[in-house]
Amino acid sequence: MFELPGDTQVSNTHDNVSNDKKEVTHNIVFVTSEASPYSKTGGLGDVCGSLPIALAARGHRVMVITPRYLCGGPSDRKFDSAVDLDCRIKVSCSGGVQEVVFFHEYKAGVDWVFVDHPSFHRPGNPYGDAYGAFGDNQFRFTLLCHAACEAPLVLPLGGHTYGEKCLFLANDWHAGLVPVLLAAKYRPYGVYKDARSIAVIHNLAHQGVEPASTYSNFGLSPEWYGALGWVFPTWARTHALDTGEAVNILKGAIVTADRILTVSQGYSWEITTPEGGNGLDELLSSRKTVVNGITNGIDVTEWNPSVDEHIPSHYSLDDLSGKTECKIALQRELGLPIRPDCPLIGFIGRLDYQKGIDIILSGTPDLLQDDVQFIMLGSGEKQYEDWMRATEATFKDKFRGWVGFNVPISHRITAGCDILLMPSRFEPCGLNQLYAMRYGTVPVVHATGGLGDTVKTFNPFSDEGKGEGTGWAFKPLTRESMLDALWVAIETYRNHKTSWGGLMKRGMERDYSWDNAAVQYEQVFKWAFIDPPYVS
Ligand SMILES: Nc1ncnc2c1ncn2[C@@H]1O[C@H](COP(=O)(O)OP(=O)(O)O[C@H]2O[C@H](CO)[C@@H](O)[C@H](O)[C@H]2O)[C@@H](O)[C@H]1O
Repeated sequence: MFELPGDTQVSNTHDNVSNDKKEVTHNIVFVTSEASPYSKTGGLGDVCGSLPIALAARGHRVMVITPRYLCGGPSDRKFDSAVDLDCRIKVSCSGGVQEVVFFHEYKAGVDWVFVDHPSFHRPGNPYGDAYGAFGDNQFRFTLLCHAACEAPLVLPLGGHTYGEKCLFLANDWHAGLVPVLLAAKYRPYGVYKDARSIAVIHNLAHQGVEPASTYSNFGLSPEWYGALGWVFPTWARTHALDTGEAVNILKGAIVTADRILTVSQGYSWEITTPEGGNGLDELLSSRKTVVNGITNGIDVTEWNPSVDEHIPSHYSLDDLSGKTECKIALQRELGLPIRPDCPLIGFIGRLDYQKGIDIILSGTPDLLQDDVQFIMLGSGEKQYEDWMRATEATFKDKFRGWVGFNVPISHRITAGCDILLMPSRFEPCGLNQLYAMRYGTVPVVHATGGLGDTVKTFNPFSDEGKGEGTGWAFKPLTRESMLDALWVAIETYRNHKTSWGGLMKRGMERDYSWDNAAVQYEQVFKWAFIDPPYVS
């Protein structure tokens, strides 16, 4: 049995599925390139690993369909308990016929279905390796989408297929072909007439764009080119003869899905503006009556400081002494001077433009003039990884840069630090600030997207002098305003202990569970089925 927030329990066998709720329930199919714990490179994996469980606990029948990645390393073991369903299907795409196989595990009330194909078996992460992104990602995720559309029709999970009246949640561009396939490949033949699809945007910066000549790889008839066809503006073209013609999978999802969801309200507005729309703002604005934002929850079982298996001491709001022990253990583990009084700042995330690493890079020398310690965990662009190594060599007593992807260390940093820094340039939702607040670690963030929605700046005077807010959300995104916010936070940590205690307490008390979000998702599902299919 798996325990969920509250007293809900979900079973690992289909037999025990009880559905005593009176509300309408749906057959939901999540299509995703990652789902934790099976695969995770970032927040998409977290969401697709926990939201399905929360929805299943509310009585829905939920399938998650994702690739069976085998990279020849220890992570392959995560798929050990998934069994071969002995169901092979043929997919016509990329000028040939491909055979894919389905594996399945029923766990925590959810059908986890893994699409198996040789292109998912290679060293590296789901998208690339040390040499960069895989050149055949369009092909690999086209296969995923075709397989995902077949799965509800052909897989007798627990004895019954999901059938045609299901609701597809197509997450990010990797799953973006699903709504297009429903409209183009199935509905003309009377299949999936009652199904609906929702395009869930976790990150608009990645759209699955390839040259227009690759359209034939999708296995779609020529008249659907318009759904995916995309023309870059003149300034974005590479040379004078470049016509800018491309195919854009996320665009295909936006113009064919029944509804569009993003992972916070702030971001759902930002994507309709030229600044935040990554070229798709006009299209998204044209569909704004069906665009909604729902703030992500978190897995409150995995991220719980009173039971976390990755941290050396447990703690809670009632007894915070374990947090200091986590700080000391982290300083010891990373070879920093052991100083529980010294403000310890952390950063966790991909080292790329989105996460504002360039701003951190320009502000760090000034920040480290102060009596603080700073720990960064991340991997990504080589120039930033090199910078982290060089900064560690220069500031031996103050800075540690852990280059790599390491979940246990991310938990220990979240628990051991006093402050978590997130100067993201844009952030659809952001999960690390939520984990931080739950662990009594005060976030200092750029006020954008979900960061602006979830972190309220500390105001010491409100609530009759008790103060309000859970951190600092600064803007604009400049080195100066980031440093100013950090300095106020550091000063508060050092000299205003009561205020700091209040900040920690308010953060730790908040409800981060998926329950709230799941109720809002259900509302959107309801709307999706009220309207007829957008493309019938
Ligand atoms: N080096 C490392 N080692 C260990 N763990 C690491 C790590 N680097 C990152 N992580 C983990 O990966 C996850 C990152 O999640 P985020 O939501 O912050 O960003 P991401 O940009 O991946 O997600 C996108 O999708 C999510 C989900 O919707 C949105 O919240 C977000 O805004 C959007 O950009 C966290 O669980 C974090 O701890």
